[in-house]
Amino acid sequence: MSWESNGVNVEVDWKPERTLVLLGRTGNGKSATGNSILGETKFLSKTRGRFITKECKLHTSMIPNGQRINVIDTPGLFSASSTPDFTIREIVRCLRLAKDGIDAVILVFSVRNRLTEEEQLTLRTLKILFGSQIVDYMIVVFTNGDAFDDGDTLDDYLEDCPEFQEILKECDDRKVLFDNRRNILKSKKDKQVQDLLNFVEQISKKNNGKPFMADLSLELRENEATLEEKQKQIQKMKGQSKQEISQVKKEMERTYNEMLEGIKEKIANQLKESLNDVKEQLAKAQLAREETEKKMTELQNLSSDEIKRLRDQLKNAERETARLRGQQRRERCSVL
Ligand SMILES: Nc1nc2c(ncn2[C@@H]2O[C@H](COP(=O)(O)OP(=O)(O)OP(=O)(O)O)[C@@H](O)[C@H]2O)c(=O)[nH]1
Repeated sequence: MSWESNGVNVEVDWKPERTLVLLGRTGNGKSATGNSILGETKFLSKTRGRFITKECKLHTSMIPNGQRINVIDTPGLFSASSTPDFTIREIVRCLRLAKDGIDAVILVFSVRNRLTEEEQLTLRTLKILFGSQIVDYMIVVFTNGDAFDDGDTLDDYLEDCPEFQEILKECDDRKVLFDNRRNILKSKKDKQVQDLLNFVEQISKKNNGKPFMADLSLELRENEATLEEKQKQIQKMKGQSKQEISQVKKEMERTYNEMLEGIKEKIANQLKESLNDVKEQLAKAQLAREETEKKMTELQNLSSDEIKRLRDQLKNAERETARLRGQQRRERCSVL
């Protein structure tokens, strides 16, 4: 953006408002990452049970370049301990908070925690729930960057953790390491946030400036717009009795609740589908593990049989050598 001021052309690197959603397992550092992005402590971020994030929340900050950043923090949505009702409620809440769409979905992992099988399948779940296009908007954040020994890099860490390969490949290798401690150098704080925001801009360019909008979001948005319109009409209603107005309000609420139930049902069905898919994948992984273990045992048995065979061969050879030596000795004696 540029404008004239006192005859001077002023250029400002203006960037539009962005909405980011943080997803990940409880304790991976979503709230802390949200605070790092916003540059201030807005989300509660503590290890203790009662501070665990229980519902989706949105906070906004104006970052130094004047850009408005909205961050939506979510509770651990796809863990085995979350009930479907809880997950559905929170997905609806999140979609309502991100009413103009999502500019980036940030998958948060911690370098201190091992990637669980469930986490490995998060992408599949998200694709089933929101469509495969969601991967075009994903960035992976690894928290607890301070856990690395001096000189170790994120690439060194990832070389030892091949289980992240698939996720990173799908996200076009968009990854950033975060150190969310408050007392770190400002230059380090700024750089990690800037690296993340650069990816957000890259994503926007790649998607022609269009934020991610799940079909469910569109449905929700359309219905909320109708609701707002109806509310305005009710406010303008004149000449009708209180009873009539209350009747119209009730009717409107009923229609809206029906719509919400419809959306929840759709999410429930997709969630069921993704749960079945996750179960199937986990069962396949278990089967593959069992087969590998069986093969390893077979190999071990095979090699111990092989060792026994070689030992027997060796013993036979030793016996044969002793027999030949004896024979030679006897022959020498008979010659003498
Ligand atoms: N040393 C260090 N600690 C971190 C970092 N990021 C997060 N933590 C700590 O990890 C703990 C969990 O972080 P949260 O931000 O609450 O994690 P969360 O994913 O939001 O967890 P829920 O709220 O339960 O969903 C907190 O004690 C944070 O202070 C980091 O980069 N370095």
